[in-house]
Amino acid sequence: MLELVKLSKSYGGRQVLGGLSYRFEPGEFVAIMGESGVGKSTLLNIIAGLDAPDSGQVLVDGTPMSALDDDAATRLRRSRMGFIFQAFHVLPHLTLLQNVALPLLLNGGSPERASDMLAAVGLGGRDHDFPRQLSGGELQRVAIARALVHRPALLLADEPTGNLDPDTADAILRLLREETRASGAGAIMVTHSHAAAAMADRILVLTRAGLQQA
Ligand SMILES: Nc1ncnc2c1ncn2[C@@H]1O[C@H](COP(=O)(O)OP(=O)(O)OP(=O)(O)O)[C@@H](O)[C@H]1O
Repeated sequence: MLELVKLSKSYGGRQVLGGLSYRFEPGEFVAIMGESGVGKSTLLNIIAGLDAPDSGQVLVDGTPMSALDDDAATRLRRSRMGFIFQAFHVLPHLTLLQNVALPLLLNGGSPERASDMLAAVGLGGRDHDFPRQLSGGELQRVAIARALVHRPALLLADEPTGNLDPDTADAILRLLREETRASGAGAIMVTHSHAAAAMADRILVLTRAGLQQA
């Protein structure tokens, strides 16, 4: 469902992505690794629509995102994608349940699955807590529940287990795998963790030359 065509991006005259093209297979779980500063988060942000390329296209289901107006692009991302980004903060004035239910409500669905997802990330019984009552790792798990709750076709994750201890990280990675497999979803996970990357179907390394199979 996702194809990148000749993406280029520079910051202040310094090229980060130089004509990168790649076609992701539907339903595939891909890990992207690579040196610090090479442009992994930039690439993920462009796919997510949080940043715009200088040139090139992101095609979702064959449609160039740049051909959609803002509302249509937002609707498509909201319904088809799930995000686990450090910067995507959990909303402080909503309970955990309300936070996780948000993608369901925004897509016009019923919020029933939200409580199950909180339990699945190990936060059962804490539906009515507020984010300020949680540790960093627990907040990360709320973000993970929220990213999966509406069964997105594509999950985008930037260091999803960065704040978690090894056992919790392992459990969360298994959950990401199970959830994406059950719904036939694809996933793109940026990570420095070899343990996390090992559970992907494919490991790609981002270099100046583009995305290459590890
Ligand atoms: N908004 C921005 N303004 C200016 N430069 C930026 C911006 N975002 C990223 N960069 C630069 O682009 C380069 C790539 O950054 P990016 O965060 O994509 O790398 P990364 O591969 O994800 O790194 P890491 O593994 O350290 O997280 C870096 O040199 C960074 O300083």
